[in-house]
Amino acid sequence: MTNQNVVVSDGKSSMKVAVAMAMSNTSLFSQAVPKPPTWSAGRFVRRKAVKKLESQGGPHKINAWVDSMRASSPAKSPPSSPEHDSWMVTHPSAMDMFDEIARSSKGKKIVMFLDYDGTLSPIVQDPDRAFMSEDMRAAVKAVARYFPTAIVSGRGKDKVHDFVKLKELYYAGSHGMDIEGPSNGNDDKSIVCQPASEFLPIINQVYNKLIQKTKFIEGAKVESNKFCLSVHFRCVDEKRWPELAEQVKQVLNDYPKLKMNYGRKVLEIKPTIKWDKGKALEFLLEALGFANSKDVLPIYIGDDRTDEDAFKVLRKRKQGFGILVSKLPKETSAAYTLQDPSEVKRFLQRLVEWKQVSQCGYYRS
Ligand SMILES: O=P(O)(O)OC[C@H]1O[C@H](O[C@H]2O[C@H](CO)[C@@H](O)[C@H](O)[C@H]2O)[C@H](O)[C@@H](O)[C@@H]1O
Repeated sequence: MTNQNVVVSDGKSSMKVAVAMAMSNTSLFSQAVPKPPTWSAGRFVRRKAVKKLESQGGPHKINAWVDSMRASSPAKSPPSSPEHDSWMVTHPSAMDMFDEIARSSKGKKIVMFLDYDGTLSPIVQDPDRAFMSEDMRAAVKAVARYFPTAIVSGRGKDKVHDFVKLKELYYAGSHGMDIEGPSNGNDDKSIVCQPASEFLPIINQVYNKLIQKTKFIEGAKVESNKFCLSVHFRCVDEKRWPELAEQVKQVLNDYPKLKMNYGRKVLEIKPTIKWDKGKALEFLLEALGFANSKDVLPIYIGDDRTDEDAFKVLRKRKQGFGILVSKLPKETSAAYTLQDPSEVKRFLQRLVEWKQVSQCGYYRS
């Protein structure tokens, strides 16, 4: 077991929270970065991958990977179907349920948690161009004026901060493994939590290896999210998904301390620590003084499988609401749904209008 220090401070005082994590002390740092292959080496790597698949009973496993890659990126289907209609009965629109949400917040402090990609910004082909609109930024800014607000993202914290550009928020990057509170203006961050810092060297090694291994697969993109990595296949021809899966699998075989999940046309590689967006939500509630409080109503809005960990925490706490952003029926622990980022924006705007009216009797534009 390894003890990891998480520093929590409120700007005046600071305390150290020891987070015991189930990590063994075996060496994680013994991998050498391979030499960059040449073009012909790339063809060799590809042939070798296919050969390995053919000779070692690999296709079975790789087919399972590719099936999961497909399943995690379902094709668009028309929103109106019997399946969709019955799903909307069990997971109604958060807009339709707005009055219920407002009523539930009576005497409680709303704390807002927002995922980034697919929630505040639309899904686009190039992850570096997933910008949020100015209207959305204004809506988030307005929400943060009334309620503590956190962005909880798979992205690196600094990158998501660069996209959102609001200094008054809490940011939980790397799927919650890198948390920072709003700056008090003196370059002194009020909350810091980095439970996976020990993994940084191997994450960097694996990043370099994946860059080399995937550089001959057109459209593949490896993104460093500091404490985790993303291998994007949105722009890779589906015929080459097995090859990409094989390359990633080969690299990960040497790193049992890392795990992989399927996101939206992305393979997400993370340390095997017991930390996720749900833990980040709990950490932030605790840091805000709501650990065992009944006077808090957390609202978490997200579109991804990783957001399910946070929805589950809310269900378990019997507190607040998880809101899934999806047009398609999905298995989810969220209570309510919103269709897409533009509906998320309208929900946030409505929350601000409701708060203004309930506070001063009129809406301030
Ligand atoms: O937790 P999130 O903020 O939702 O981050 C999850 C991943 O989001 C990004 O990838 C996704 O959005 C891209 C831009 O729209 C899109 O091109 C990609 O296909 C999606 O998977 C981000 O780039 C990843 O690193 C995050 O893991």
